[in-house]
Amino acid sequence: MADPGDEQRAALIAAASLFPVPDGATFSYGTAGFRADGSTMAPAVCRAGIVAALRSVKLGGAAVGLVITASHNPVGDNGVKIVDADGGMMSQAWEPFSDALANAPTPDALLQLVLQFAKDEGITLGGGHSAQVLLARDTRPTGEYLLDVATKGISAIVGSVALDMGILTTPQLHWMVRNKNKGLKASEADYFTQITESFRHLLELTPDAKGIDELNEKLIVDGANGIGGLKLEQIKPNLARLDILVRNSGKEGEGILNERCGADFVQKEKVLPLGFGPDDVGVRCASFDGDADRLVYFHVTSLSKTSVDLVDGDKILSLFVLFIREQLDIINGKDNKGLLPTRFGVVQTAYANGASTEFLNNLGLEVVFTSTGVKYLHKKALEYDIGIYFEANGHGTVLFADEFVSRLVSLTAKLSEAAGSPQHQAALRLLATSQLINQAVGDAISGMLLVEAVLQHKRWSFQNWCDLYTDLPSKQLKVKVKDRTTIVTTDAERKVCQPSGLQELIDKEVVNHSHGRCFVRPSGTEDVVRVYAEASTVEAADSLAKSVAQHVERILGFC
Ligand SMILES: CC(=O)N[C@H]1[C@@H](OP(=O)(O)O)O[C@H](CO)[C@@H](O)[C@@H]1O
Ligand SMILES: [Mg+2]
Repeated sequence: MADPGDEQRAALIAAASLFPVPDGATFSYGTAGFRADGSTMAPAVCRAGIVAALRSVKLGGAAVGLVITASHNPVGDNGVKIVDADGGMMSQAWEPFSDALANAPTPDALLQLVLQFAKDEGITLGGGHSAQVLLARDTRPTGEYLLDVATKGISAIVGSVALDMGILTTPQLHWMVRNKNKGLKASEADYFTQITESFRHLLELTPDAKGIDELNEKLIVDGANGIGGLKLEQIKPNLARLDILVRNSGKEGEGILNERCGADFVQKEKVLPLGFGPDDVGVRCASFDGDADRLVYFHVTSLSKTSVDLVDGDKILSLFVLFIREQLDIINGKDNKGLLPTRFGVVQTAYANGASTEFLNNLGLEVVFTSTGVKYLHKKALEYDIGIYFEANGHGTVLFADEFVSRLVSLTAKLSEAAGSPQHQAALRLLATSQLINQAVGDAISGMLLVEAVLQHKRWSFQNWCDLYTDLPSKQLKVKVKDRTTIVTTDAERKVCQPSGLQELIDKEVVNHSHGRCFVRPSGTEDVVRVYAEASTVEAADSLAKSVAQHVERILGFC
């Protein structure tokens, strides 16, 4: 192997020595990077910095991102995630190496791993290359320290440059990396300009721009006491026809990050976040998670003090599907044979409520399923001209293929001869949508603006949206077992293949429940097995989940 030189060897040994891996620690680059208690994260973060820099070298010096966040997890946790040069999640092919590096027991073991990997991947080390890593963090107290640790990891690859982009939402960093590598404007100000301008443009294209009543303009946003609320406060003055009030805004003293608030809490518990109450009955409310890559909507119901009418990722997806389909139908006619034939794909996971999948199927759309985790959904959605994906928890986006956008731009130019025609307007709406919705990853702020634009376009109340279909009652449970990895799944995680016999037990429980559906899988972010059950009543969903959880406990060993 080409010798990387003494300076490179020494730099790797020095970085690894600064943050030794404690005995017995096992980091795993799960569904969303490495996550753990923030105070224990330094070794994994430093090593993720090394991986990010190596990735940039491998990609010929293209910008790669590294974000310090633990999303919706408690404030004491933290995590690290690498953003690939296209703005998406790091290539899965690099995950085994990332795991091995994070767990390398000694500085020398780490050095050997890097040298071997560089050789296998054809990466030339030693400084004769360029590498750049854009860094960001959320508002967690351990963030600043861990960002510094990541910088040390990056610097351990000689010749690499670390650029601190500041405190950002996760999707902002993904957007910046993507734009930078495409040679587009990539600053935070550019991000804000793009989303506020395209939102304004979409509103101008609503069929009847007049007469939106006050209630429709009013929106209360639960910022999870994280970064999303702070950023939203910044752009609020530039958002026409929306009267936004941010609660749990992330401002000093308002509350604790993700504690009894935020999209994960609202979606899983189906109760009001802190700071919301009976005075909000009838007002449209939205909730972000701690790093603002998830979005759900809700209504405070008048019947109970705490429960909510929830609009989750599935219903956000359904709203976007209706809007995009409407524009495509205007341009192409129902047979999709018109001016812009379009392959439109919808991607969900097993957690999507069965009622949403049925709704989409009834629209004549084919729904494709992938494993849990944005990296899988995103990859699938990229296969279409317009690919839309959402996790039920509110993470998702709409992807427009570059080649499709080029066709759309040409068509729009052609149609401008008949400016104002329904087809021209529909093409402009699609173009503005592709500008508004984040093309790199799910983004609560831009997703929320698209929801707001579509509701205004359709002149829909929250209730109209809610009534698209009725969610089947569902229940999620977590089971702590000795070793969750003994569960192996197939068919986009909807069936268990190991341990043998477990799937048969699940099947037996399912047939005993009307509209029953149930699956189990090991979590990629927590040391638990997740059980999901759906049935025609709340009681049946609860009982199905409970029975299956008991089987899991018995077979895998409760701990
Ligand atoms: C049921 C559920 O909500 N799972 C979440 C959760 O993954 P698990 O692998 O289930 O722990 O965190 C992921 C990262 O945020 C997210 O992509 C996923 O949807
Ligand atoms: Mg998140």
